[in-house]
Amino acid sequence: MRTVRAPATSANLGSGFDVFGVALDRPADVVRVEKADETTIEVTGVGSQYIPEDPEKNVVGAVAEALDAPAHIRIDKGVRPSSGLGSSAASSAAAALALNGLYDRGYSRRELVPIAAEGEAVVSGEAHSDNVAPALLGGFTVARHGGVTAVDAEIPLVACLPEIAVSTRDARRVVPSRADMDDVVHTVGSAATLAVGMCRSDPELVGAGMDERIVTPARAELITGYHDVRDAALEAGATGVTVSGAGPSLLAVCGDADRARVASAMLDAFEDVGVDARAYQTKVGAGATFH
Ligand SMILES: Nc1ncnc2c1ncn2[C@@H]1O[C@H](COP(=O)(O)OP(=O)(O)OP(=O)(O)O)[C@@H](O)[C@H]1O
Ligand SMILES: N[C@@H](CCO)C(=O)O
Repeated sequence: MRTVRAPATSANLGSGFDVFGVALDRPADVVRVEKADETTIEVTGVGSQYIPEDPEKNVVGAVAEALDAPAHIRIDKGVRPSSGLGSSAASSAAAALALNGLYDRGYSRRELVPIAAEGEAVVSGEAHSDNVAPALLGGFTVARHGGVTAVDAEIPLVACLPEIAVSTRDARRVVPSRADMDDVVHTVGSAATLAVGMCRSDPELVGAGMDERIVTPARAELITGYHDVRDAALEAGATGVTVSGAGPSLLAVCGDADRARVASAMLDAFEDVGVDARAYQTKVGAGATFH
């Protein structure tokens, strides 16, 4: 038997669509695996009523198949599905690491990234690895077709999750297929600023580097109160705010001293537009760990 905890993650960070990701210190999924003749899945925890236990439909079924590692898999969800906090990726990454250990497959964490991404293909139609990479490796990650680069960073964050569901599949449909060169140049500048900020653990640079004008405005329309909540967080001291993953969560970057104030400003702003929400006061954290 093997048990692995894998963290929530936030992808894109505004300017790094389908490339950048960070592991969050909390919340997390816990996945336990035992050898079996065929794969069966049991799901408990946050939002488990919305998650299929059929191995053809649950992300961990695809991971078990990719590793040729049939198992009884128990998932205790800490990351709500359709949250923009890498819920499916947390399960995929935890299952990949646990099954790799259970069956002695010998893959490194980096080699497990494309295997865990097979789970993402089940829910969004594409095996994008910007959530599974930080869930496995921790820190700030840059996921490209050629591989993943990861760096540790000390950055305080607030992830604010409203009681709205946005599926990754739907949020990918609103992404424009073309962009103006001016906006592309702006995005490159932001992405470079953000990456330097992560390397320096500098919340000012990271926040400034989240600004993006191509994907984020289209997705903001799917989130009731987005602009009010963003403005409130900035006023409370956040250095940058953007859509987390495919939404509906918002991710704010700030200094340590401002984190509690930013979290409560975001909750109040959601409440003002009639949306219940919860805020995780968190930071860039570690990747999946064995228990
Ligand atoms: N083990 C799992 N954990 C979570 N969701 C799962 C799992 N297996 C299948 N799903 C399905 O995946 C969908 C949620 O995945 P989705 O990618 O939309 O959300 P997310 O992982 O929170 O978002 P994001 O990738 O934007 O951070 C739901 O329809 C859910 O039923
Ligand atoms: N990069 C992905 C993350 C969500 O899984 C997206 O924004 O659609």
